Amino acid sequence: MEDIKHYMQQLGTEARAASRAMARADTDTKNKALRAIATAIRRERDTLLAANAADLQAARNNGLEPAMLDRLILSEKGIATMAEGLEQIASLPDPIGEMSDFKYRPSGIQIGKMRVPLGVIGIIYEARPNVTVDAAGLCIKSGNAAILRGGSEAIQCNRALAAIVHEGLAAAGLPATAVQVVATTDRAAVGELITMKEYVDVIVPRGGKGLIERISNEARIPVIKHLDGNCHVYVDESADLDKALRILENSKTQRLGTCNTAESLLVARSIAQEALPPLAAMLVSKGVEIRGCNETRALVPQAKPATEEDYYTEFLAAIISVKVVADVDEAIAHINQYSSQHTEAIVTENYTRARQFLREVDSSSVIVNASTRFADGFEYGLGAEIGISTDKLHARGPVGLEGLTSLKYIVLGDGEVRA
Ligand SMILES: NC(=O)C1=CN([C@@H]2O[C@H](COP(=O)(O)OP(=O)(O)OC[C@H]3O[C@@H](n4cnc5c(N)ncnc54)[C@H](OP(=O)(O)O)[C@@H]3O)[C@@H](O)[C@H]2O)C=CC1
Ligand SMILES: N[C@@H](CCC(=O)OP(=O)(O)O)C(=O)O
Repeated sequence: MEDIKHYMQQLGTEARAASRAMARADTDTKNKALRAIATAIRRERDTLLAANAADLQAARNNGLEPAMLDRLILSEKGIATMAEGLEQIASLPDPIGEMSDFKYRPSGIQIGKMRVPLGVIGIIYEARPNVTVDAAGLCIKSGNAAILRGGSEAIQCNRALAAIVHEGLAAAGLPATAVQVVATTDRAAVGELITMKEYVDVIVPRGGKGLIERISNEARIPVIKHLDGNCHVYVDESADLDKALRILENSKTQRLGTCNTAESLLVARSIAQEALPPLAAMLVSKGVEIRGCNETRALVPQAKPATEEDYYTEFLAAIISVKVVADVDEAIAHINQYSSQHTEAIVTENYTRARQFLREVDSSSVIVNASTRFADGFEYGLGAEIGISTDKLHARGPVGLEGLTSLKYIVLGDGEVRA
C-alpha cells in the first residue's frame, strides 16, 4: 500500500510539472505530438494486436461477458481509427489562448476572457483501449496533463499504448510525463488518484455503480461524472413506424455494451397494438429478451414480466424493459424517474410533442427521430470524446476539447486605478 501511495505521488508530481509545460506549448508542437503518436500507432500495429490478444485471452479465461469482451477488442480497423482520430484532433482549432467577450468598462479598463487548460486530469475508465488514445489526444491538444487509469482487463494494451504516446510527446519536445498510464491494476491506486488534490485538478470517472459509490464516498477533488446509461426510446402516438423500427434496432442492438445503448422502450397506448408486435418481433429476431408491463405482455406473448428494478437497470446485454404509457407526459415522467440522465430519444412526427420532450426530459442528450447511439463525441463533431458526462456542471453530454478547458478573466489597462 505504501508503495502504491509513493508510486501515485510520483505520477502526480510529474503530471503537475508536465501540466505547466503543456499549458505553454504552442499549437504546432501539440499537433506534432498528435501526428507522431498516430504514426507510431500505425507502425506498432502488430505489437498492439499482440498485446490486445493477450488481454482478450486473460479476459476469456476470467469469464468476461460477451458485451464487455466486444468493448475490449482492438481490431486492425480500431487501430486505424485511433490514428485517424488523433489526426482529426490535430486538425481541430486549438481552444487554448482563445480570447473573447471583450468590453470596455467606464473605468477605462478592458475586460475579456481567455480559454485555459484545467491542469492535471485523472481519468478512470473501462477496459476499452481506444479510450486511452482518445483521452491522451484530447488532453494534449487542450494543453492538459493526464493520469489515465484504464480497466484492468486492458492493462497489456494500455501499457503498449502508453509507450507509443510517450514516444510521440518526446518527438515533439514535450514531456513524456504529460500523459501517464497507471501501470498497476491495484484499485488502491484509484483511491490515491481521487484524493491527491495537490496534484490533480479534476477527476473524470467513466463507469458503473461500483465506481460511482467509491467516488462519491472518497473523492476529494472536483469530479465530472461519466456514468451509466439507462437510455430510453419513446415511440409516440404520432410515430412513423418504419423510423421507430430502425431507431430501436440501432439504439438497442448495434452494440449491446455501450453506455448510449437503449435499455428501455416506452410505447404510447394509442399506438401500442399496432407498433408493439412488430417492434417486439424485431427485438426477438435479434435475440433480445423482452421484460414488459402487463399491457406489453398482452400484446407480446414472448415478453417476461418486468420488475420495478428492471426499469432502473442498465442491462448492457440482450435484454430490454418495455412499458406502455398513456402519452408523452407519462413517458417524460417515467424517464425522469428511472433514467440515468444520459440519453433519451422520442420517435414522433408531432412537432409540439417533440419540442415538449426536448424541453422536459432532463438528460444530457435528448434526441428526436434518431438513434441513442449517436450520443458520442465523434458523431457530434468533437473529433473524439473523453466520454459522456452525466453531470450537469462544467460539461454535460459528450466531452471534447472545450470540456477540458475553462475561462479565466483577463483585464487590460493603461494605468487605470480604482476610484
Ligand atoms: N458515460 C460514459 O461516458 C461512460 C459510461 N460507462 C459506463 O460504465 C459501465 C460499464 O463499464 P464497467 O467496466 O462495467 O464499469 P466499471 O465501473 O466496473 O469499471 C470502470 C472503471 O472503474 C474502475 N472501478 C470500478 N469500481 C471501482 C472501485 N470500487 N474502486 C476503484 N476502481 C473501480 C474499474 O477498474 P477495474 O478494472 O479494477 O474493475 C475500471 O477502471 C456502464 O455502466 C457504462 O454505461 C462506460 C463508458 C463510458
Ligand atoms: N463513444 C462510445 C460510447 C461511450 C463508451 O465508450 O461507452 P462504453 O462502451 O460503455 O465504454 C460509442 O458510442 O461508441
